[in-house]
Amino acid sequence: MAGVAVIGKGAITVKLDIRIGHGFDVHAFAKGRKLILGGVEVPYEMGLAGHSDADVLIHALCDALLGAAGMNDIGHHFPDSDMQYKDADSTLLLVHVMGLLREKGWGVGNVDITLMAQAPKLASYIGNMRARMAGLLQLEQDAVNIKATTTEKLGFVGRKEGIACEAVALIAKL
Ligand SMILES: Nc1ccn([C@@H]2O[C@H](COP(=O)(O)O)[C@@H](O)[C@H]2O)c(=O)n1
Ligand SMILES: C[C@@]1(CO)OP(=O)(O)OP(=O)(O)OC[C@H]1O
Repeated sequence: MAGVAVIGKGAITVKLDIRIGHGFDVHAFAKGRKLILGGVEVPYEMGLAGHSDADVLIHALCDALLGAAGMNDIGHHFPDSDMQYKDADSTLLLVHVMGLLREKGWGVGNVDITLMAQAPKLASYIGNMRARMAGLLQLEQDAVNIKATTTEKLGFVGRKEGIACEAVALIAKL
């Protein structure tokens, strides 16, 4: 992608080989479902509703990666009308997204992810999520940051109706 750098009074065109992307996803809690976050099963009285396994962390991450590469979003690549993705393991969707980026010559620099959940307490599972995501992204664990926050009992997250997740990703041409 071409960009413009201003040096002194003139402007020169430079080639920008890094991009950022942002992803956001929400899934509602549902009884009788497993709670899967970042490819890790978290014990809780409810899971998340969705066409796939509803791994809200991976969905936000996929959207950040696709967004950085200018490649639409997760629903474009894996439509929720396609039975192929019914109860799909979202780690497989992430592997597919990584392949799409690689085909275009992109590698991932780092990702930073924030889970918004009033419950359950996630701190003790975040290390496993980081390890799982780092493995799939082929990154060191310090390049895969995952945080959790409540929303101080405010809004749908605060009422424990579901979990939201935001992710940002930096990608660079290999
Ligand atoms: N579902 C969650 C939410 C938060 N945490 C941890 O608690 C800390 C404080 O949360 P606040 O919402 O009060 O900022 C937060 O930094 C997380 O470490 C958690 O484990 N699980
Ligand atoms: C992941 C997909 C797969 O069909 O389904 P959902 O689990 O419903 O998740 P969503 O975040 O709504 O993204 C849409 C779909 O790509």
